[in-house]
Order: sequence, then structure tokens, then C-alpha cells
Amino acid sequence: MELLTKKWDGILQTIRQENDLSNVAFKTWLLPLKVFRIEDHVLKITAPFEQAATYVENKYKTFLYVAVAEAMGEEYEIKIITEDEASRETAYVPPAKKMPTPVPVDDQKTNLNPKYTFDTFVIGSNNRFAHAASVAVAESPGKEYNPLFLYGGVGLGKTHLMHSVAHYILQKDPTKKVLYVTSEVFTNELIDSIRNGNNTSMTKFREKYRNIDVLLIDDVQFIIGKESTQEEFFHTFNALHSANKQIIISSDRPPKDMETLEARLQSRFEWGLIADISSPDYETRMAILRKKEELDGYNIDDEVIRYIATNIKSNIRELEGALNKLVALSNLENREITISMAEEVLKDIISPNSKREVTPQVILDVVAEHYGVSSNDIIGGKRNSEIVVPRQIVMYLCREITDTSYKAIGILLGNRDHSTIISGDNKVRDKLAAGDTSLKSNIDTIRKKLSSG
Ligand SMILES: Nc1ncnc2c1ncn2[C@@H]1O[C@H](COP(=O)(O)OP(=O)(O)OP(=O)(O)O)[C@@H](O)[C@H]1O
Repeated sequence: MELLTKKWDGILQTIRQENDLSNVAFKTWLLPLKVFRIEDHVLKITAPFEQAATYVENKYKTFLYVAVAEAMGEEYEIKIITEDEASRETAYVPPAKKMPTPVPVDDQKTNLNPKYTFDTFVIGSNNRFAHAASVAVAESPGKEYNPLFLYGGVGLGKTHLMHSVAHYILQKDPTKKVLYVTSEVFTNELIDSIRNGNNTSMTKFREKYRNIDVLLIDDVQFIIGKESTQEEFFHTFNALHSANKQIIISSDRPPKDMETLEARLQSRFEWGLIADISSPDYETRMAILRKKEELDGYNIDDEVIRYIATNIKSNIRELEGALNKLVALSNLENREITISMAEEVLKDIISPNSKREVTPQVILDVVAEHYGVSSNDIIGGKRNSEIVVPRQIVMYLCREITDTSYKAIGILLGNRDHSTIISGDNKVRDKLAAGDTSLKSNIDTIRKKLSSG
């Protein structure tokens, strides 16, 4: 066991060379592997979480078997288990390892942010799986997980991960055609080419989106409710997917909750791998702030960093914004950054009272945006389910979050009678009580949007 532990780094390096692995892939898959136990010629190795264990099992087990046999002069059966499984047994903890040098930043593509690379992305329990999935896709685009569907709340790192994949692929092979667009840009370009009304503009649009190796579409939820965009995207998706080209999609919710999205698109989004990013825990927030400090060359008191990480919890963009604001002010006024300066400067961001007040009108707008319908439709008389469900959710949330009377909600929603509001509110409550998980998940997402201001 001791001998193997001594040789472990060398074994991992051998496998790295045999597979021609980059720093990022090495850091993601191999470096976290730890020798756990040898028993009757069975070598147990731990991986940090289940998906990583499966990935290593499929891709590197044979390499591990051979490299261990060569290093030790005898053969061992290799078993990959998760750290959780291992924690039930007494673990052997190998000495801490030195981190490999980072991958240099690639900034050759204009529509990619050069700062958004795997190297600047902090891995935490909230994004571990999404990160590992992104690395796997970057390693072999169009092969294993197609499409890769990343989802999560506002400002949690979806765009950062997508750009990281794009940089990585281009770095490995600069001839690859990688296209990153938001779904809004896709929609606008489509509208422009339809407006031009000639075949050439449509052909150009299709050429642009179909003759590429990797398509990254950010914030796909914005195509909900836009019929011709969905139709065109469906065909783009099919053309790319059948040619084994990689598609990466991000959204604020999982495909199953994109109810008003065409069913055929929704099911395609579920073909590949779906990975979520949630809000970071305290340690990850601290690590992100420290990383930013390091990258931007700041030197800020630990107490201040802890203050920010403790108070800004759900949005990494806000977390970074708070740090930037402090640094900007300190430069401008030539003041040292102290905890009292942080309290003063960040009170607008941090104080719960400063958040946008959640009024019935705000609820109406956020629900409408979430379902890709207009607030006027919700207020109006349409009775199709695409409108009725959001309307009932507005009724329910107004009662849950604000203390608005049924009567006042009725007035907001196009002068409806208060009994209609009671009935709509009850419908949602009944469905939730009956265990409607999709409705619950949508309402949870809307609540998060409301509380993130
Ligand atoms: N794990 C992380 N490590 C380092 N920086 C991060 C991490 N996650 C997010 N960030 C930073 O937080 C900011 C917001 O991230 P990003 O724009 O990727 O969020 P998003 O999920 O795409 O948000 P939106 O839903 O608004 O599109 C970026 O500056 C990004 O670099």
C-alpha cells in the first residue's frame, strides 16, 4: 500500500501521457482519484462523486490496471468507488498533491469572453457535475453527451462554462468552427432574414448555423412562445445532431419544465446529458472571491471577503459585482478597503429591504416572462392552457407572497371577479397537494427569480 501510494503520482502521469490528456481533463478525472485500500489483490480507488466514478470506470480503468501492474510488478483488480462509499470504511489519506499548472487563456474568438475558461472556473458542490460534464464534452465534442443541457438560476456560471468548453475545443483544434450565441441573437438574426424576404438571406442564415462543429445556445428559454424560432431551431438542431456536431444549450430550467416549448424540441433536449448548477455554498463563494482577487491582483482583507461571502448568497454575478464596487471606490477615493467601508458601500446590495419589492405587478411580469407569454395575455380573456396556467400561478403567488386581497388581484387581472381568483388560487393549491412536481418546480424557479430581484 505504501509503495503504491509513493508511485501513485507517477501512475497517474503515465495514464495522462498515454491519453494525451490536457491539464483540465487531468485535473478533473485523474488527479482527484485516491488509493483507498488493497485487499486480496483488489485495489479500491476513490473518485469524488458518482458520475466521476462512472466516467473513470468507462474510460480509464484499463489504463489504471496496466499502469498499476507495471509499477507494482503484479496485477490487481481495479475497483472505482465513490468517496461516500469509502467513508463507510477507514480511509487511507494520501499526501496532498501539487496542482498542475493552469491552461493558458485562449482569446482568439471575438464572441467569447477570454476570461471564461475552465482555469478561472471554481469548482464547488453546486457545479461539480456540470463542470465535469462540460470537460467531458470539451474533450470529445459530438461524441458522448449530445446535447449537453446546462440549467440553473441567474448568474450562476452557465455562460462561463459554455465559453470554457468553446475555448478548450478551439485551443485543441483552432480549425474547429465554434459558434456561441444567445437565443435572443439567434431569434433576431432569424427575424432579419425572414424580413428580408428572399431565399438568399434564409440560405445564409442556415449556412451560418448548420455548417459548424459546435453550437452553443445560451438562455434557450427565450425561444419559448416564439413559434418560427422554435421551428428553425428544431431543424438546426436536427441538422447538427445527425452530423454528430456538438450542441450545448443553457437555460434557467430543465427541459421537463419548459412546458410551452414544442414537445419535439423538449424531448430532443433530453437526448443527451442534463446538468444543473445551483447556488454556491459559503466555501465556494469564498473560493470564487479569492480566485477573483488572485486573477485581478487585488489584496483584500479576509474579513471583508468573508463579509461579502456571508451576505451575498444566490448570485455569483452579484458576488463579483460587490467586490468590483469596493475596489472601484477604493481606487477612486484612494481609500483602504475596510469592513466598515464594505458595510457602507454594499448596503444597497446586501440589505434585504433594498431588493425590488415584490408587488402583484412584479409577480405578473415575472410569471409572464417565465412562460414566454405577455402580461396582457394573462390579463386578457384567452382560455387556452398556455395562458390559464400562468394566470392561476399569478393568483396563487399574489396570495402567497403579498397580502393583496382577492378583490385587488381581480382588478389587476383584468377586472375579474374575486370568486374567479379564489378558484384559480385553489386550483394551484390542489395540484400542489396532489404532488404535481412539474408545477412545483416551475413555481420554485419563479420564486427564485422573484427573490433574486
Ligand atoms: N464557479 C465559478 N467560478 C468563477 N466564476 C464564476 C463561477 N460561476 C460563475 N462565475 C462568474 O459569475 C458571473 C456570472 O456567471 P455567468 O454569466 O456564467 O452566469 P449565467 O448562469 O450564465 O447567468 P444568466 O442566467 O444571467 O445567463 C461571471 O462573471 C462568471 O465568471
